[in-house]
Amino acid sequence: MSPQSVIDLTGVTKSFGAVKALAGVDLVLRSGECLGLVGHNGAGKSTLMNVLAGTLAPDAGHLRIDDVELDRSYSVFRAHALGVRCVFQELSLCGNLTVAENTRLLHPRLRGWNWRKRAAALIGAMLDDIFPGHGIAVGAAVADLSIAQRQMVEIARAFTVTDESLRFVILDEPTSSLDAATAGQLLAFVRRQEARGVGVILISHMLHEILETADRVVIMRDGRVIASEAASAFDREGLVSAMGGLSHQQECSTKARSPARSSEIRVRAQPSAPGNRRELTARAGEIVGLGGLAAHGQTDLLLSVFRAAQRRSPTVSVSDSVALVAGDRQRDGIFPQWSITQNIGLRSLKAMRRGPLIDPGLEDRFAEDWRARIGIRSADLKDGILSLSGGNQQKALFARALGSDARIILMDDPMRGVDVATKREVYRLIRDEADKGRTFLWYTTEMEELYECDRVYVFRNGAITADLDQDQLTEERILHASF
Ligand SMILES: Nc1ncnc2c1ncn2[C@@H]1O[C@H](COP(=O)(O)OP(=O)(O)OP(=O)(O)O)[C@@H](O)[C@H]1O
Repeated sequence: MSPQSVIDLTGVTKSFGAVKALAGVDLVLRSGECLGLVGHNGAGKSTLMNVLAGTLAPDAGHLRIDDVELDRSYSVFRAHALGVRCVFQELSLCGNLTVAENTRLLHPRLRGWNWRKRAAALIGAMLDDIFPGHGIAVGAAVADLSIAQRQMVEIARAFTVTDESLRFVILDEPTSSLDAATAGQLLAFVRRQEARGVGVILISHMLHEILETADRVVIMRDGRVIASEAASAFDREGLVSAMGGLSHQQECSTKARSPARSSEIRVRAQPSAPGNRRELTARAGEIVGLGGLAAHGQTDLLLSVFRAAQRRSPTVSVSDSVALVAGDRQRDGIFPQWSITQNIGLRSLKAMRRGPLIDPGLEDRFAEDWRARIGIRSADLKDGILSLSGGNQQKALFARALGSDARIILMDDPMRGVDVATKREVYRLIRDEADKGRTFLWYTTEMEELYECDRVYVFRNGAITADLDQDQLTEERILHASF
């Protein structure tokens, strides 16, 4: 690979109706460099990456790769031929195809006799390289994989090579569904790729990942690049304040307080894994964390609680109404054909009824109120939910659950793609609601979020391996119980 390989974007603009997603962006990426791209939800990061990956045509501006000006015929195919790959935030695999077949979609060269076997070998080797011990069967249908496994396949597929070169890779929130250990494997791999001369754009709301991995950090705000500096010029606080996020006081004030424990038990649940000897309980006013490595039974437990609220279960008892913030936003959370307003109000239709019909005025006010409370960035709440950026869609799902009358809120790794400032607001909201008596069951892959909880159950292979009170909570204990 030529050491001078370079992507150069200048004056790129893109509007969606009245929304100016990109307002004249300049960006340079060199081979062998890892560029960290950060900014609030809706800043324009994904839109910019879609332009670079060939999935969106800009309204104006220039894209050059190695001094070759790319015109309006630039497309996904052209990007691929030039060695540009993208791992999209909203995963792009076909659920009805196997992991190997999905790999074939990216590589037309894998054809003829035995192509499935060759595709399986290609993706299998890449999964082994990036995520040793991944446990993913390459012959499995993608729809049967957990969201973390799908994210791993999507990432590994982007790095597979047949005849064309691999020069630049865009990773749009690649670790949002991965636990810390798996995210660490990926970031180590990214550094190895850099050393081989691949240029990487890493978008993440996990600022420590950016600071540990990127050489240079570019900050976007409201469709513009507002800073571009060596990563060494920032620490976490510097980065947060440059992003125009939250104040130091905001950062510090949301830590969990030990509540006076209520005697009212709302949830009792026994994981069904063989050998499990512990029971999970959650009381009124409690925030109960579910920790451990991804996909070790936490989501199954949340779903069993959700089902038990409707139907009696031998292993789970639930004494009040529940609402669920789904972890897999695309598959289980949003209604893609509906407006933002309809998506927010869905769990509260009873409260918005006038006679047999939904009162549109009440529905609008409900959505407006939550837009203001949780800062959903949208030109018009009547627009389709897919017009929101990923993080803002996630906020709409929060609004749906928190705005409902449910006394028990189940959250399945719910902060995927939510920016730092909004996360803090949501932590505060959760704590306030718990103080008013709501119960939260919160599965998270983020250590810092477990510290927001009053109590944490750690899961391994579907069983509970530790039950830690807030004052016993340390990273070491959680890791020890996770492995
Ligand atoms: N297809 C679309 N139709 C209408 N508006 C859109 C569309 N895609 C993006 N937008 C708007 O463009 C702006 C930038 O969105 P983008 O997804 O690029 O933000 P982002 O920085 O990637 O945010 P996040 O961190 O939440 O992923 C947002 O206001 C969003 O609502």
